Amino acid sequence: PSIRKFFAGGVCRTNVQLPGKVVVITGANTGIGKETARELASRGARVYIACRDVLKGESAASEIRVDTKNSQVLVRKLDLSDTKSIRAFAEAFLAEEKQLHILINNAGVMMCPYSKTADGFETHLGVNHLGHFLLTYLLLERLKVSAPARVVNVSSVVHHIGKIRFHDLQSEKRYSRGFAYCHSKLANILFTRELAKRLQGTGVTTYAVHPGVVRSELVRHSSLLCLLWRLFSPFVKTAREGAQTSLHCALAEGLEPLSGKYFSDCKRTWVSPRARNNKTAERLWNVSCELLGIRWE
Ligand SMILES: NC(=O)C1=CN([C@@H]2O[C@H](COP(=O)(O)OP(=O)(O)OC[C@H]3O[C@@H](n4cnc5c(N)ncnc54)[C@H](OP(=O)(O)O)[C@@H]3O)[C@@H](O)[C@H]2O)C=CC1
Ligand SMILES: CC1=C(/C=C/C(C)=C/C=C/C(C)=C/C=O)C(C)(C)CCC1
Repeated sequence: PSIRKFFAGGVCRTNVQLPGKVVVITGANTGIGKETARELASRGARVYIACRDVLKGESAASEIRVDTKNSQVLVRKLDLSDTKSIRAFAEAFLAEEKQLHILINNAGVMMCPYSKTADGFETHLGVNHLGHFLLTYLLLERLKVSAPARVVNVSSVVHHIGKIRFHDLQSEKRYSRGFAYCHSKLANILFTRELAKRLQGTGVTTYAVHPGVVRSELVRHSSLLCLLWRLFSPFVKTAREGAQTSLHCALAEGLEPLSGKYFSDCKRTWVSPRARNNKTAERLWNVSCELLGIRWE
């Protein structure tokens, strides 16, 4: 049990309750997102599960409603691989809710065979980075009017081996499904860094997270990782354990001075030198705006 406790990692210890607060979590029908949603619902928030498969979302939501006795767990369609779907989600949400206190950009894909999103972006870049970039842009005014508000971006320790390959962002010249994931997770951290800079003084803060190595459906495209996860299961976190750092960044008091930083096991952690490069962060921001056809000053 003590070895298990060691591998379970940090625990979010705040008692903050969330009556009247509104939360959006992407990819919360399963894995880390679902457990994050469960905990936020148990603290009384109205939680929007934003997912691409509404049936899967409804099944998670009904389980969470029963478990937490919170009927305010709602499911909305959001496919991050299609900017039309992201815009439709945001439009409907903005019409429905006057406030948004916590946005958790959690959804992700890993190691998919080469494919492109509806808008022609390489899938890891398109879903993990650009999709969340656009979603945040579309919801930002609502976060600002609800301040203090937070944006949590779920990244990964594998950002350490990621690179932003500006000369081949869509991996058309060279594609490695493992590295494509790492690049997109580095993009999550650079986005968080630049967003924090631009949000100074607004009352909206943002954090990047490594959840740990967690048992979930993320490894679905790699039979090797599926096997490794099973073999080493005592050392792999449960989804509930994996949700702790996202919860810490969404809830812990006094975190505002650390906006833009990266957390693991509920503590601030060092990022790779590439993830600290302000020029890369700014360039990625500008290129992302160009690709998405938005103006975000
Ligand atoms: N598990 C781990 O060890 C680690 C995970 N992470 C990160 O944690 C986050 C959560 O992953 P985890 O819970 O492990 O993985 P899961 O695969 O269990 O969950 C990922 C979620 O993202 C959703 N998703 C995938 N593509 C899209 C899309 N196009 N539009 C909307 N939603 C989508 C999935 O939906 P659906 O169910 O329909 O496929 C699912 O709900 C990810 O960002 C991942 O990169 C980081 C480090 C380690
Ligand atoms: C070496 C090793 C492991 C493998 C770790 C790996 C392969 C981590 C991959 C992390 C990922 C995919 C992060 C996603 O963002 C285990 C199984 C923990 C058990 C202990 C030894």
